[in-house]
Amino acid sequence: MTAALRNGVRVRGLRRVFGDRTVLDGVDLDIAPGEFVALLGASGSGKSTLLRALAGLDGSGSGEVDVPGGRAVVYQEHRLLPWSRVWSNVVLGLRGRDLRERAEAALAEVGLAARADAWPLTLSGGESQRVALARALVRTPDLLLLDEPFGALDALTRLNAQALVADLWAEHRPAVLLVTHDVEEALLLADRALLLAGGRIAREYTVGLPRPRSLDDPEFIALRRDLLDGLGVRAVATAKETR
Ligand SMILES: Nc1ncnc2c1ncn2[C@@H]1O[C@H](COP(=O)(O)OP(=O)(O)OP(=O)(O)O)[C@@H](O)[C@H]1O
Repeated sequence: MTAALRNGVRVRGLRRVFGDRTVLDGVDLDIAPGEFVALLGASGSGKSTLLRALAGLDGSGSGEVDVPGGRAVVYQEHRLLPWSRVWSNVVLGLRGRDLRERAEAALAEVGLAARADAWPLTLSGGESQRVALARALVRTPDLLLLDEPFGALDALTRLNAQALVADLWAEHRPAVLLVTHDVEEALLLADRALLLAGGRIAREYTVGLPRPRSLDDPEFIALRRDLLDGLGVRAVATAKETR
């Protein structure tokens, strides 16, 4: 097997049916090793269903799903255990030596080294999401699955979290699938943005802009308009209205 196949994603003809509803109807998707892909689509279009299939959390679909063994998921809710200290949450389920040191190193990467001994309930929403990111990072995933990880954060915290993810991705270069409703977020972070509609990847947008990206860049603005059109949002709408 080539390194590309080992560390990337290859999905062919993925179908997933719930009752009489076909949510995924032949999804083909490739993510190269180290590539950052954003997945957009209307509510209920099947984004989370696809992400769950890649995470290995739903084996009931049909079709081919080849994903790397090393995967980590970050959800919209942090899913930290309130009765375990922050560092312990980060390495939850891991075995081996130096767990505390590994947790601290991951927490340092998200700027929370000082909170290693804190209880999750004493953290803000943004801090909790950063701990969730540290919990993913400590597993050194080849594939990082992000299911609207910033969806519940206020606008400022969200911008900071996006910048943090951009930095962490540049440093570690996992393949990433980011599910988001936020067109600007997709265009700030991703190499490609995919539109899920009708149970398939209906459109694909290559984001060839240099990083770090600027919201004011005319090419960024043009791409944003294209994506909003693809999503069926009126061209006059601002990105904010799509959230
Ligand atoms: N376990 C399940 N049982 C039955 N129906 C399900 C199940 N999981 C998802 N669905 C249905 O599949 C469809 C797609 O859901 P999914 O959560 O993947 O959409 P989504 O694009 O992520 O939506 P949103 O943007 O609102 O989060 C929805 O109609 C949902 O009700």
